[in-house]
Amino acid sequence: MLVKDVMTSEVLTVEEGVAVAEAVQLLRRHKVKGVPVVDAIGRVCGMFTVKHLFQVVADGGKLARPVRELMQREVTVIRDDTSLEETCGFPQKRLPVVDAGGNLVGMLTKSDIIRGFKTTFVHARQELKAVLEATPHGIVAVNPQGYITFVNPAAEKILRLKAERVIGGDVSDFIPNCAVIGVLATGRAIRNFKNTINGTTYLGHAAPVMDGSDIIGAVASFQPFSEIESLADELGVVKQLYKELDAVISCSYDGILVTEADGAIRKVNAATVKLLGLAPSQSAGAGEEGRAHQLGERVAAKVCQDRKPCSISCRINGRQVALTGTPVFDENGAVVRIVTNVRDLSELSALRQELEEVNRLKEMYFSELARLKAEVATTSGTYRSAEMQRVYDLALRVAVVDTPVLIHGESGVGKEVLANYIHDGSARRDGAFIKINCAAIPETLLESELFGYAEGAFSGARRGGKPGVFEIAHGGTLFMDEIGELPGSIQAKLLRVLQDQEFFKVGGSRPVKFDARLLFATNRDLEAEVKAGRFREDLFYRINVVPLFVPPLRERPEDIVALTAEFLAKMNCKYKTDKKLSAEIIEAFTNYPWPGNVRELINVLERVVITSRQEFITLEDLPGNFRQQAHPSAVARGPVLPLKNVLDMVERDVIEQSLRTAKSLRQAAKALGIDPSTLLRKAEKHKIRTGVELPQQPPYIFNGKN
Ligand SMILES: Nc1ncnc2c1ncn2[C@@H]1O[C@H](COP(=O)(O)OP(=O)(O)OP(=O)(O)O)[C@@H](O)[C@H]1O
Repeated sequence: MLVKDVMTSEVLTVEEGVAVAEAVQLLRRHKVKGVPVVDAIGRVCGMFTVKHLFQVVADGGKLARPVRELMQREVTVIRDDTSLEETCGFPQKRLPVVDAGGNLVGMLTKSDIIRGFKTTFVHARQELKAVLEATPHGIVAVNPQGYITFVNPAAEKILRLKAERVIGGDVSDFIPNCAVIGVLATGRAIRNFKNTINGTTYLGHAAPVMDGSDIIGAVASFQPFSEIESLADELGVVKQLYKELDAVISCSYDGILVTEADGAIRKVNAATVKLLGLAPSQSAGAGEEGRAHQLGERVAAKVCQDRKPCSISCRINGRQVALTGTPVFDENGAVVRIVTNVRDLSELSALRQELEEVNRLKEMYFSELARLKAEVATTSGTYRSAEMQRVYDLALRVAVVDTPVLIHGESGVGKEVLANYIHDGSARRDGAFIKINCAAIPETLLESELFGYAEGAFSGARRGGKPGVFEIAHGGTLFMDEIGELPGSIQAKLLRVLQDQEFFKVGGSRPVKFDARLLFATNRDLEAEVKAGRFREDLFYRINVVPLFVPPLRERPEDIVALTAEFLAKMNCKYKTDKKLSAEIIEAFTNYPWPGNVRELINVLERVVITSRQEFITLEDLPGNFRQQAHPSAVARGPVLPLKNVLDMVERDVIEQSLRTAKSLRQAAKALGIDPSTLLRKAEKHKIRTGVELPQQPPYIFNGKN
């Protein structure tokens, strides 16, 4: 409260030139004991009080004298904007009050001050009452003896008693172990104590009420502990979230800029600082001048106007940058924050270019790889079937890893060809490829064939000894064919060699290190051999690191055709002939089960090329049993089937046969005694190709060149 709020604004004054008599009249008329004296321009220049009247009387009652001669010249004035508290220091009973310009605006008397303080006190009391009633905390006040002098409504609830019932009572009767007793004893506040009242735990604070150095009471406040706990929990969660958010923002590769609605910066991450080339000072604090601030303002203005995410793009430090601001609304729908994502488009486009380049290189490598694969495939083996493609793909992949490979497959399928292919595709391609057929060597010689022998190992041994295939294959590949035939004693030795990577020559005493890639092949079911106890299980697992299976020729008819073409060409070249195969032969070849696989196919071809008299090799040129097996009826080929299926198969065979032999579709239909349209329908049902693609006479001729 200020002086101007309590002063008396109507001021009586006398001018310094008026007669004392007139001034006395004024005092009498208004029943006041003194008035300020003002000069010609209205400024306070003195005080005239009844005290000065006594002086006039003592001087002989010269009432005509001007006030100026008698008045008290030292006058204390007070500014109207002085606080009421400050007036307490003035000893005067009344003070003229002036404004900032020094003009007299009122008088302040002791009773004005008392009135002012009374009003202040009443207001403060009312406010305190309202606060105490509104607070959810229980408040209890005690006098120095510990008797309760006040409880607020929240404390009434905690105590479950009305104020009238507790006021005047000993606080310890209502609140056991209440800290206020300690506060009264020491005069020191106690914070964060726990009190259990009516079965509920409260967190309390107690403070003394002091009058100078005297303790005139104490006040305690109580708050349910569970509330504090849940608040602490919530605070913990919020802190954790904040930490996480902070980490996300800091780690973001994109720049992130958080601003107020007016663009003032709240937060920027390191990526933004780097991207915008800001000095660290520009990155911190709200209201910063600088680039980030300007950008923040630009984005903020647009986002606030559109009230939805907006993007702007600009060039900064020679980089093209896109800024996308997203508004954050408060519960009233006002934009309170804008989160702006700052993305370096130049880097993106550089990355895109790099990616395109990598893709281009990838394409180039792929096509080069395909070309090399095709090259290796043609040098290492002929195949067209998807099955063999898979086998060769896998072989190419394992070729580069120096791991043992076990190739399974029937005799003559091309296991050795595949082993060669692996060797050619490996880093050891410049080393030797050594093959040993474990079945072809007598058991007594096998050990020395594999590991060699030392000089004088046995009678008749060569001078200087003899190296075994393990030594000869050093730096290259050792292909152990028919591994399933390896005798048990040698199996044990081989296992040791594989484990130790070294071997002893027969009769030798020094171990010899070996460094060869090992490939194994078998036409036996090695797992069954292990089960039957004929092959060591531990050795099986050692050699079966990567198993490859070469399917039998009868399961890949595409390869039969391709191999036939290739070997016919080779035979023609070898025997200087120009033999051709009829379509029937191809048909017969694809139907034949080829128990001897590719090896048998080569033999049969060579035989017919040599033995056939005509240029066109026909079915008649094939051995009788071959013809028999190669062209069985569809029904005879399989197990007993439902009649409908058998009829279907017969129908299919007959239609195929008629289409193959007839010159035209019409002729075929005539031969079958059905309409051409019926024939077409049936051919379609059996997925038999007809029409222009049908072979004309002479049917498919193979001479290895087409
Ligand atoms: N895909 C192929 N392309 C060309 N010739 C092949 C192919 N597969 C096998 N051959 C030929 O077939 C014959 C038998 O092949 P290979 O010796 O590799 O078979 P294998 O499975 O090792 O037989 P075995 O188990 O009897 O040793 C060889 O003359 C080989 O050149």
